Amino acid sequence: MSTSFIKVPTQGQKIIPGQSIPDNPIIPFIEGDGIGVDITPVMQKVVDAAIQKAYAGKRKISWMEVYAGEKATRVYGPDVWLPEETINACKDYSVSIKGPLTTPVGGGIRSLNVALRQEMDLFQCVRPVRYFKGIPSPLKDPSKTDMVIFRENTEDIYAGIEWQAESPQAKKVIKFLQEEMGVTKIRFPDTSGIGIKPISREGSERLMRAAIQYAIDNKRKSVTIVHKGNIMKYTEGGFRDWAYGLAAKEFGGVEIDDGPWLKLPNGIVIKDTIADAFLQQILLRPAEYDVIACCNLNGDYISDALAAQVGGIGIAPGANISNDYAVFEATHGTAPKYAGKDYVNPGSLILSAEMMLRHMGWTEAADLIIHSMEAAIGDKVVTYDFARLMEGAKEVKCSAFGQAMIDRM
Ligand SMILES: NC(=O)C1=CN([C@@H]2O[C@H](COP(=O)(O)OP(=O)(O)OC[C@H]3O[C@@H](n4cnc5c(N)ncnc54)[C@H](OP(=O)(O)O)[C@@H]3O)[C@@H](O)[C@H]2O)C=CC1
Ligand SMILES: O=C(O)CCC(=O)C(=O)O
Ligand SMILES: [Mg+2]
Repeated sequence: MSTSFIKVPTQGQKIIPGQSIPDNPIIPFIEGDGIGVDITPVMQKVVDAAIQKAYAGKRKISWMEVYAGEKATRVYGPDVWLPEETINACKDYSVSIKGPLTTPVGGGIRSLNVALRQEMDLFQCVRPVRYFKGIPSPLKDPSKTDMVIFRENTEDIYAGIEWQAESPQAKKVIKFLQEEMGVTKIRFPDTSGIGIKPISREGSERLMRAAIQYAIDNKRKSVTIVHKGNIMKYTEGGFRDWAYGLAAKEFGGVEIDDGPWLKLPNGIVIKDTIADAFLQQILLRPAEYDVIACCNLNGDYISDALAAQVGGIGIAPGANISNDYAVFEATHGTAPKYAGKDYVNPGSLILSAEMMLRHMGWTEAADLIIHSMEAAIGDKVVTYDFARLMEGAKEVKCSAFGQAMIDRM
């Protein structure tokens, strides 16, 4: 029999998909590695204050800690990085939030973040990128950057199907490719590591469906499919073709001029851009881009690049969403050099929680979070990341930034 380390709060109810949200939901949270210990409690304090202010005690979150990453190894034992009961709790309680988790480079464990997304089939990674007035940015007019990234979250080279150079598995795959598939283009077969990039029609279509539906629901102007389909024709090129096909088939898109761009009956334009060109266009002509649909790896790069345009990954929120579950998390990682110093910007995780509140329909509390963040930044009360680029800023610690928000609710 496996041991449970999760303490279920004595008060509160489960959120059940398809049913109305209880006034006292139990929300599982993963503290996270590195700066997780700094930003997660600040996020909780700000969220609790916003809910108290908005609903005067009628609504309240009961937080339930679940474990992953280094903390899980301390609680469950040395090799348990992502306990089954954590995944089960995130499924069972439907809506959860997590701090960042470390993935070592090269060897060691595979990404726990990716594992959680795959295990829960959280196929949409939704990352809104918007500008808050007053934040320092490398752009002349950062307010023109207003995009929502829909990144496919379960496929691609990111799925982690790969073999180490010179391993028996890599040798076997290379032999198969050379002898049975007629591949002659592996430049150094004796010393190549090998990775596999699966991109499917189903995976591409469900991501594009979610992106278009979001554009419709939020009255956005366009959905841009970003891909490298000129080079990776059957994976990223497939993604592009299936995405266009879905827009035509399910949303009534018709070709503009001779295509391939489409227009939906409500005027939303479906277009595509090759990924390298996209990365310069977002700097030079950001106003031309709105909702972005992309594969997993490109979405990872695009997320941090776009975040930089509006002030950096200290203020870049996100959500991982399936048909039944949602796990909210910041775009950034564990920033290990700052861990435990009460130093970094908690804004990304707070804004991820704001997305969570909106997802739950608790819009008044979500609005309070946005307004109090705008007010704190407007007063130039900011963490180091903004303070180092702002004139006349009052630099505060991570927890003090949370308090500055609460003071302005
Ligand atoms: N979803 C997840 O859990 C993710 C996990 N990771 C993991 O995190 C680990 C570290 O990755 P790394 O590449 O260093 O990327 P990080 O995102 O952790 O940090 C990179 C830099 O971004 C800035 N930054 C990050 N978070 C904040 C914040 N809250 N406030 C202000 N600035 C911030 C810092 O910049 P500066 O140095 O200029 O101050 C930091 O050095 C890796 O193991 C990686 O796999 C990475 C991304 C996502
Ligand atoms: O899983 C990781 O460690 C990194 C993930 C990441 O960078 C992301 O999802 O943006
Ligand atoms: Mg990333």
